[in-house]
Amino acid sequence: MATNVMLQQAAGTLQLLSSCGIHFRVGNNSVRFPPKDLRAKRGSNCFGEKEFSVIQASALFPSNEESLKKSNEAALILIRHGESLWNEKNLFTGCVDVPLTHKGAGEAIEAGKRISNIPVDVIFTSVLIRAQMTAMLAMTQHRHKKVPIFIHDENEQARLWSQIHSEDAIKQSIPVITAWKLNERMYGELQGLNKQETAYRFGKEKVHDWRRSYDIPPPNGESLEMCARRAVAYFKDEIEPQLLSGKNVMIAAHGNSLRSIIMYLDKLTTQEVISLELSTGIPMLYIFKEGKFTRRGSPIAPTEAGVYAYTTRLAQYRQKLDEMLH
Ligand SMILES: O=C(O)[C@@H](CO)OP(=O)(O)O
Repeated sequence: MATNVMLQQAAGTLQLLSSCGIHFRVGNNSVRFPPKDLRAKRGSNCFGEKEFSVIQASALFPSNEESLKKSNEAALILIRHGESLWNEKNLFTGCVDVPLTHKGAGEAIEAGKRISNIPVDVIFTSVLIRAQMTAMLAMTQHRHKKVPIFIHDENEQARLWSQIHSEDAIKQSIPVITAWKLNERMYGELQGLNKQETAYRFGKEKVHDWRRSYDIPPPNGESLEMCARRAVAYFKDEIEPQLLSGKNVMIAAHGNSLRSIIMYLDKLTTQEVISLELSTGIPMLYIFKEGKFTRRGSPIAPTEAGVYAYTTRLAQYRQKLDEMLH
């Protein structure tokens, strides 16, 4: 039966099936997008009222979790977004959705070059455009040329209308999952204020405490501790299971959500994390193996041989890319 006729006949049941995260058929093939391990769940966003969706990776948690923990290894890339227009103007940005500058776009492209031989199976970004631009610009440099595709599961129609009906196209794509929990810390009443002027107005020390203490929030905003609570919870619930199942992950996020995640990965104390500064647009590589994270620093260039010696899977991937492209 022709695929389109079959799909028309199936239209009545399609909505129900896809809402349950159940696959449907194209020709003789069974197709699902988002993939099984990336099903949606709902909640409320950081602004309180609007509904949002995050991806329930924990549905994937296999029963033989312990053995997977031992056998699987995966790469984890963290990238703070490139310079934004408000970084350039030295304004507190927080959850204000500001795009990259020309320089920031260049930083993202450079970051992409540095990781262009490292496998990426799933991308997580915040809901803010500067992180999303960074991830997408970086991926333009990836040698595999898979297509990053944003998952839209904010409602049933979005889910249905963004279905992909080709197994091949799905195979050649990388799901991009957006989550407000990866957003920059919410800077409250400082958002939009100039950092220098704020220091003059309220005193250098107070502003330093707002910016770099662990548990002192800026007026009506989030402390690093509050930001860490939601960012690390998201990492543990949604990202770690992906790594555990052997998926290579890229996270494009923000100074403070990434400092929070690094605090968790590197087991930093609250004292250590407050002095951690992340540059814009620099990719950082971790290897997840036997349930542990090992920081491998920032690859300097795609040709840096040492990077591919970290795990056999990385070396094999690199070799496969070379064979494929030569
Ligand atoms: O303004 C912000 O949102 C952040 C990051 O740019 O500033 P800070 O350096 O104080 O963490």
